[in-house]
Amino acid sequence: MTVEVALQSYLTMPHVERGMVVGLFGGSFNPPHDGHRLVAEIALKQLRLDQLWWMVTPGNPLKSRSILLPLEERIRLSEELTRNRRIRVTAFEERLQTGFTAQTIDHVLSRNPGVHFVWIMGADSLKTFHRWQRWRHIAASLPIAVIDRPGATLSFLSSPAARALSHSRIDESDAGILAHRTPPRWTFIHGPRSSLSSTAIRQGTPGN
Ligand SMILES: Nc1ncnc2c1ncn2[C@@H]1O[C@H](COP(=O)(O)OP(=O)(O)OP(=O)(O)O)[C@@H](O)[C@H]1O
Ligand SMILES: O=C(O)c1ccc[n+]([C@@H]2O[C@H](COP(=O)([O-])O)[C@@H](O)[C@H]2O)c1
Repeated sequence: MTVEVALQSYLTMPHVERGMVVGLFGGSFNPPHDGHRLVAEIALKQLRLDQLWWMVTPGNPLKSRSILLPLEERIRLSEELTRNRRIRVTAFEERLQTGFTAQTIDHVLSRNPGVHFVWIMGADSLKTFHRWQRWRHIAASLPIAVIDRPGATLSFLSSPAARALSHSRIDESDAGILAHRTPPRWTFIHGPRSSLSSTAIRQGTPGN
Protein backbone atom coordinates (compact mmCIF):
# COMPACT_ATOMS: atom_id res chain seq x y z
CA MET A 1 0.00 0.00 0.00
CA THR A 2 1.35 3.45 -0.89
CA VAL A 3 1.31 5.99 1.93
CA GLU A 4 0.93 9.74 1.32
CA VAL A 5 3.04 11.88 3.64
CA ALA A 6 2.84 15.57 4.39
CA LEU A 7 6.36 16.59 5.39
CA GLN A 8 5.15 19.36 7.72
CA SER A 9 3.53 16.89 10.09
CA TYR A 10 6.85 15.10 10.62
CA LEU A 11 8.83 18.17 11.64
CA THR A 12 7.63 18.37 15.23
CA MET A 13 8.62 16.04 18.04
CA PRO A 14 6.10 13.25 18.74
CA HIS A 15 3.97 13.72 21.84
CA VAL A 16 5.09 11.80 24.90
CA GLU A 17 3.89 11.63 28.51
CA ARG A 18 5.99 12.06 31.64
CA GLY A 19 7.16 8.69 32.98
CA MET A 20 7.20 6.99 29.58
CA VAL A 21 10.17 5.03 28.23
CA VAL A 22 11.09 6.14 24.71
CA GLY A 23 13.71 4.73 22.35
CA LEU A 24 15.43 7.08 19.91
CA PHE A 25 16.37 5.22 16.74
CA GLY A 26 18.15 7.57 14.36
CA GLY A 27 19.03 6.59 10.84
CA SER A 28 19.55 7.58 7.25
CA PHE A 29 16.98 4.94 6.18
CA ASN A 30 18.20 5.31 2.63
CA PRO A 31 16.13 3.22 2.04
CA PRO A 32 14.65 1.67 5.20
CA HIS A 33 14.60 -2.15 5.31
CA ASP A 34 13.57 -5.15 7.41
CA GLY A 35 16.88 -5.05 9.31
CA HIS A 36 15.81 -1.65 10.69
CA ARG A 37 12.39 -3.02 11.55
CA LEU A 38 13.98 -5.96 13.36
CA VAL A 39 16.11 -3.56 15.43
CA ALA A 40 13.01 -1.55 16.32
CA GLU A 41 11.07 -4.65 17.35
CA ILE A 42 13.92 -6.01 19.45
CA ALA A 43 14.32 -2.63 21.15
CA LEU A 44 10.58 -2.25 21.84
CA LYS A 45 10.51 -5.63 23.53
CA GLN A 46 13.85 -5.88 25.30
CA LEU A 47 13.97 -2.27 26.52
CA ARG A 48 10.25 -2.29 27.41
CA LEU A 49 9.63 0.86 25.41
CA ASP A 50 6.33 2.72 25.38
CA GLN A 51 7.36 4.41 22.11
CA LEU A 52 10.15 4.22 19.59
CA TRP A 53 10.95 7.35 17.59
CA TRP A 54 12.14 6.30 14.13
CA MET A 55 14.14 9.49 13.46
CA VAL A 56 14.85 9.99 9.77
CA THR A 57 17.95 12.19 9.71
CA PRO A 58 18.30 15.11 7.29
CA GLY A 59 21.84 13.78 6.79
CA ASN A 60 24.44 11.79 8.73
CA PRO A 61 27.37 14.22 9.22
CA LEU A 62 29.81 11.38 8.42
CA LYS A 63 28.17 10.41 5.12
CA SER A 64 27.84 12.16 1.78
CA ARG A 65 24.37 13.57 1.14
CA SER A 66 24.74 13.14 -2.62
CA ILE A 67 23.16 9.66 -2.68
CA LEU A 68 20.39 10.44 -0.18
CA LEU A 69 16.80 9.94 -1.30
CA PRO A 70 14.69 13.02 -0.50
CA LEU A 71 13.66 13.23 3.15
CA GLU A 72 9.99 12.93 2.24
CA GLU A 73 10.63 9.71 0.34
CA ARG A 74 12.61 8.18 3.24
CA ILE A 75 9.73 9.10 5.57
CA ARG A 76 7.17 7.60 3.19
CA LEU A 77 9.08 4.33 2.84
CA SER A 78 9.55 4.21 6.63
CA GLU A 79 5.82 4.63 7.19
CA GLU A 80 5.12 1.81 4.72
CA LEU A 81 7.55 -0.48 6.53
CA THR A 82 6.69 0.23 10.15
CA ARG A 83 3.22 -0.93 11.01
CA ASN A 84 3.30 -0.64 14.78
CA ARG A 85 1.36 1.91 16.79
CA ARG A 86 4.31 2.29 19.17
CA ILE A 87 6.67 3.33 16.35
CA ARG A 88 6.57 7.06 15.52
CA VAL A 89 8.29 8.01 12.29
CA THR A 90 9.63 11.56 12.67
CA ALA A 91 12.03 14.02 11.03
CA PHE A 92 12.06 16.81 13.59
CA GLU A 93 15.86 17.12 13.21
CA GLU A 94 15.17 18.76 9.85
CA ARG A 95 13.52 21.71 11.61
CA LEU A 96 16.27 21.77 14.25
CA GLN A 97 18.62 22.01 11.29
CA THR A 98 20.97 19.45 12.71
CA GLY A 99 22.30 16.05 11.82
CA PHE A 100 24.35 16.09 15.01
CA THR A 101 22.94 13.70 17.56
CA ALA A 102 24.40 15.54 20.57
CA GLN A 103 22.40 18.62 19.63
CA THR A 104 19.25 16.57 19.03
CA ILE A 105 19.55 14.87 22.39
CA ASP A 106 20.11 18.13 24.25
CA HIS A 107 16.94 19.46 22.65
CA VAL A 108 14.86 16.33 23.29
CA LEU A 109 15.94 16.00 26.93
CA SER A 110 15.37 19.67 27.73
CA ARG A 111 11.84 19.60 26.22
CA ASN A 112 10.73 16.36 27.89
CA PRO A 113 11.60 16.30 31.60
CA GLY A 114 10.54 13.11 33.37
CA VAL A 115 10.67 10.98 30.21
CA HIS A 116 13.20 8.11 30.11
CA PHE A 117 15.02 8.14 26.76
CA VAL A 118 17.38 5.48 25.39
CA TRP A 119 19.52 5.85 22.27
CA ILE A 120 19.39 2.82 19.96
CA MET A 121 21.99 1.85 17.38
CA GLY A 122 23.30 -1.13 15.47
CA ALA A 123 26.64 -2.67 16.44
CA ASP A 124 28.36 -1.21 13.36
CA SER A 125 27.49 2.31 14.57
CA LEU A 126 29.24 1.69 17.87
CA LYS A 127 32.41 0.98 15.88
CA THR A 128 32.44 4.56 14.60
CA PHE A 129 30.76 6.22 17.58
CA HIS A 130 34.06 7.82 18.68
CA ARG A 131 33.91 9.94 15.49
CA TRP A 132 30.52 11.46 16.33
CA GLN A 133 30.51 15.05 17.54
CA ARG A 134 30.59 15.17 21.39
CA TRP A 135 30.11 11.40 21.66
CA ARG A 136 31.17 11.35 25.30
CA HIS A 137 28.50 13.94 26.03
CA ILE A 138 25.90 11.73 24.29
CA ALA A 139 26.95 8.72 26.39
CA ALA A 140 26.79 10.83 29.54
CA SER A 141 23.33 12.15 28.65
CA LEU A 142 21.25 8.99 28.13
CA PRO A 143 21.59 5.19 28.24
CA ILE A 144 22.49 3.45 24.98
CA ALA A 145 21.33 0.09 23.60
CA VAL A 146 23.48 -1.50 20.91
CA ILE A 147 21.74 -4.15 18.81
CA ASP A 148 23.75 -6.95 17.24
CA ARG A 149 24.45 -6.83 13.50
CA PRO A 150 26.19 -9.43 11.32
CA GLY A 151 29.80 -8.43 10.73
CA ALA A 152 30.03 -6.38 13.91
CA THR A 153 29.25 -8.89 16.69
CA LEU A 154 32.77 -9.28 18.06
CA SER A 155 34.65 -6.41 16.46
CA PHE A 156 32.51 -3.78 18.18
CA LEU A 157 34.20 -4.65 21.48
CA SER A 158 37.58 -3.39 20.30
CA SER A 159 36.18 -0.06 19.12
CA PRO A 160 37.50 3.06 20.90
CA ALA A 161 34.07 3.96 22.30
CA ALA A 162 33.33 0.46 23.58
CA ARG A 163 36.71 0.38 25.30
CA ALA A 164 36.28 3.85 26.79
CA LEU A 165 32.81 2.96 28.07
CA SER A 166 33.54 -0.64 29.13
CA HIS A 167 33.09 0.18 32.83
CA SER A 168 29.51 1.34 32.22
CA ARG A 169 28.27 -1.68 30.26
CA ILE A 170 25.50 -3.72 31.90
CA ASP A 171 24.42 -7.25 31.12
CA GLU A 172 21.71 -7.59 28.49
CA SER A 173 19.56 -9.46 31.02
CA ASP A 174 19.07 -5.99 32.58
CA ALA A 175 18.02 -4.36 29.28
CA GLY A 176 14.50 -3.97 30.66
CA ILE A 177 15.70 -1.46 33.27
CA LEU A 178 18.38 0.25 31.16
CA ALA A 179 16.19 3.31 30.58
CA HIS A 180 15.99 3.90 34.34
CA ARG A 181 19.72 3.69 34.97
CA THR A 182 21.87 6.80 35.30
CA PRO A 183 24.13 7.34 32.27
CA PRO A 184 26.73 6.56 31.16
CA ARG A 185 25.18 3.11 30.91
CA TRP A 186 24.86 0.80 27.90
CA THR A 187 24.15 -2.75 26.92
CA PHE A 188 24.68 -5.01 23.93
CA ILE A 189 21.64 -7.00 22.86
CA HIS A 190 22.11 -10.29 21.00
CA GLY A 191 19.17 -11.87 19.25
CA PRO A 192 17.80 -12.54 15.81
CA ARG A 193 19.97 -10.79 13.23
CA SER A 194 19.47 -9.48 9.75
CA SER A 195 22.24 -9.02 7.21
CA LEU A 196 20.21 -6.50 5.22
CA SER A 197 21.76 -3.10 4.50
CA SER A 198 20.67 -0.02 2.59
CA THR A 199 23.94 -0.14 0.63
CA ALA A 200 23.15 -3.64 -0.68
CA ILE A 201 19.60 -2.59 -1.57
CA ARG A 202 20.89 0.47 -3.46
CA GLN A 203 23.33 -1.81 -5.28
CA GLY A 204 20.57 -4.30 -6.11
CA THR A 205 22.03 -7.13 -4.00
CA PRO A 206 19.83 -7.05 -0.90
CA GLY A 207 20.44 -10.61 0.50
CA ASN A 208 18.34 -11.24 3.64
N1 LIG B 1 20.71 -5.21 9.53
C1 LIG B 1 20.89 -4.44 10.60
N2 LIG B 1 21.08 -4.99 11.82
C2 LIG B 1 21.28 -4.20 12.91
N3 LIG B 1 21.32 -2.84 12.87
C3 LIG B 1 21.14 -2.25 11.69
C4 LIG B 1 20.92 -3.01 10.49
N4 LIG B 1 20.78 -2.13 9.46
C5 LIG B 1 20.92 -0.91 9.99
N5 LIG B 1 21.13 -0.97 11.32
C6 LIG B 1 21.28 0.16 12.25
O1 LIG B 1 20.21 1.06 11.98
C7 LIG B 1 20.64 2.42 12.10
C8 LIG B 1 20.39 3.14 10.80
O2 LIG B 1 21.17 2.51 9.80
P1 LIG B 1 21.27 3.02 8.29
O3 LIG B 1 20.02 3.76 7.94
O4 LIG B 1 22.56 3.69 8.09
O5 LIG B 1 21.22 1.63 7.51
P2 LIG B 1 22.39 0.84 6.80
O6 LIG B 1 21.78 -0.38 6.24
O7 LIG B 1 23.54 0.67 7.75
O8 LIG B 1 22.75 1.88 5.66
P3 LIG B 1 24.03 1.99 4.71
O9 LIG B 1 24.27 0.64 4.12
O10 LIG B 1 23.61 3.02 3.70
O11 LIG B 1 25.18 2.46 5.58
C9 LIG B 1 22.13 2.35 12.48
O12 LIG B 1 22.22 2.43 13.90
C10 LIG B 1 22.55 0.97 12.01
O13 LIG B 1 23.61 0.46 12.81
O1 LIG C 1 26.33 13.40 15.67
C1 LIG C 1 27.15 12.88 14.89
O2 LIG C 1 28.30 13.32 14.74
C2 LIG C 1 26.70 11.66 14.11
C3 LIG C 1 27.57 10.98 13.27
C4 LIG C 1 27.12 9.87 12.57
C5 LIG C 1 25.80 9.44 12.70
N1 LIG C 1 24.99 10.14 13.53
C6 LIG C 1 23.58 9.72 13.67
O3 LIG C 1 23.50 8.33 13.78
C7 LIG C 1 22.27 7.85 13.26
C8 LIG C 1 22.53 6.70 12.31
O4 LIG C 1 23.06 7.20 11.10
P1 LIG C 1 23.19 6.22 9.85
O5 LIG C 1 23.57 7.09 8.69
O6 LIG C 1 24.23 5.23 10.21
O7 LIG C 1 21.87 5.60 9.68
C9 LIG C 1 21.59 9.06 12.62
O8 LIG C 1 20.63 9.56 13.52
C10 LIG C 1 22.74 10.04 12.46
O9 LIG C 1 22.34 11.38 12.49
C11 LIG C 1 25.39 11.22 14.21
